Amino acid sequence: MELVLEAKDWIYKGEGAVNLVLSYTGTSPNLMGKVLRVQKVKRKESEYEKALSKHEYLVWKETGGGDVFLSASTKDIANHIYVQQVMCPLLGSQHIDAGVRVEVTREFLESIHNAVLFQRPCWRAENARVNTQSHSAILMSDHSIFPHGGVHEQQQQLCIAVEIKPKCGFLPISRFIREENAAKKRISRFKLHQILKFHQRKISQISEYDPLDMFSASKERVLKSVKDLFLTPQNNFRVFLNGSLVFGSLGGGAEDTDTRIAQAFEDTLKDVIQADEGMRTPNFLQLVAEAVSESGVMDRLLQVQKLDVFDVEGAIHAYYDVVSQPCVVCRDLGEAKLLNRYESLHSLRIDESLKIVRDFLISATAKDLSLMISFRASGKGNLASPYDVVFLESINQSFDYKASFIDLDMKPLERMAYYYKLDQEIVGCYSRMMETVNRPGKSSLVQLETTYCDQSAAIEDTSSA
Ligand SMILES: O=P(O)(O)O[C@@H]1[C@@H](OP(=O)(O)O)[C@H](OP(=O)(O)O)[C@H](O)[C@H](OP(=O)(O)O)[C@H]1OP(=O)(O)O
Ligand SMILES: Nc1ncnc2c1ncn2[C@@H]1O[C@H](COP(=O)(O)OP(=O)(O)OP(=O)(O)O)[C@@H](O)[C@H]1O
Ligand SMILES: [Zn+2]
Repeated sequence: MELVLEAKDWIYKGEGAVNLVLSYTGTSPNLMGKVLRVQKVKRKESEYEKALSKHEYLVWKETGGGDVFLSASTKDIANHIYVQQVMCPLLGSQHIDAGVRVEVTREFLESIHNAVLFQRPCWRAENARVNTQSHSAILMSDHSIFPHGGVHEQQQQLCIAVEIKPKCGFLPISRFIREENAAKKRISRFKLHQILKFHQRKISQISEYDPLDMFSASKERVLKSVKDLFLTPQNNFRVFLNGSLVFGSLGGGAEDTDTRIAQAFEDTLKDVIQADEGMRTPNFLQLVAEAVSESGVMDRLLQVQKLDVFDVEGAIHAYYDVVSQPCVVCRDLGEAKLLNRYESLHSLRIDESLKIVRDFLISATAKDLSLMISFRASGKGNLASPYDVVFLESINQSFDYKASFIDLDMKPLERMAYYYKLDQEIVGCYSRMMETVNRPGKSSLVQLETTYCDQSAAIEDTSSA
């Protein structure tokens, strides 16, 4: 069936670093309840990579059964195959809609580019624009509305959905992590990265959110993590009511939650959560935590993230062997005892190196994806519901819910070098900060490692050190 897409029917829904997402507002039954994910291109990139590189093909050809990537003439096609054949089996097809690739014209993309420009966060628009050279986009279910919730159904029944970008939920234990980087084994990557982002003024406050709580399987800690996300949503937490954003930021990082934002959200929940004023938000956050815990999705996601067994400090050596280049990391390390340690990686067979890199990249997808959970009030004792149900005892309300993963894109192989550099920058920033706070005369700040209190003073010190 040929789909004719008209730009006037699509409105801005959000965006990440590489894709811009639109929701459908027209009346075609085939498109209602769908979003369109169109690719962006970085303004600085002179040419857009059209197909998998020779080395990328080597990495992925062993996956998916048969040589499915051989037929992928473009990166879009390879990416779609990756979602279907690699990520779906790992994360569970019930939680993934890989969507369908639909053809788009240059005129359509140009109209979209112009129509949404002023709704996009400025920094996103400066970094990248809609890729008008692209020939296809992905049409998929809108996970911010309840499945099969057509316009009429939505009008009758409210749907509330959360989007959580949980990030990496485990501490690495790889023996390839150098001693001076041991903080990585004690503090989550998200927490460490917060310090660098704060130092670089990308965020105004360090979040209390810790993915280790979200992935902990302890109901109390999961609830704590959801509350922390609510207070500092950044680009990790959003809420949609009937598909429209009601909390968090469209397309980027949100400001910290102040009393005004919190009150507006409390008001928004009036028709969804049957609780007294002031108690709706706590009950809603409880609902989210219960669904996260009961669905088991985080556990499944964690297993995929844990495919990264070597950490980037190990995988980077396998990468240089895969791309047949001299290892830049070994060249720069210079110390004999370290070189011996990494020699074991450089002595692996090529299929073993390919597997290390492949697993690392799959894990990178799993560390960056988002989870959307949509809820609708379920009828009392509705045993026939095909959806999972969560019952909130405190307000005596039941909700059907559905959990879906979004943003399952393949990470480019050549990004491995950047991953290593960023990792060293993150842990380096933390180490410099700790040196500063542990310096004699700064003893009042020593507790910062565990509490992050007085963080701003300490980081200011680091930057001027
Ligand atoms: O490296 P990270 O952990 O900062 O993750 C990047 C994300 O940053 P953040 O979650 O804000 O820290 C980053 O998110 P933002 O652009 O900051 O919203 C992207 O998701 C990026 O992936 P890609 O360029 O879309 O393939 C992400 O890059 P990958 O590491 O997933 O390649
Ligand atoms: N299927 C969907 N249903 C509803 N909303 C969606 C869907 N897919 C994406 N979105 C919205 O669009 C936003 C951007 O989409 P997405 O995360 O796929 O972009 P990206 O550029 O790949 O992100 P990233 O920077 O994390 O790589 C999401 O944060 C979400 O709010
Ligand atoms: Zn090496």
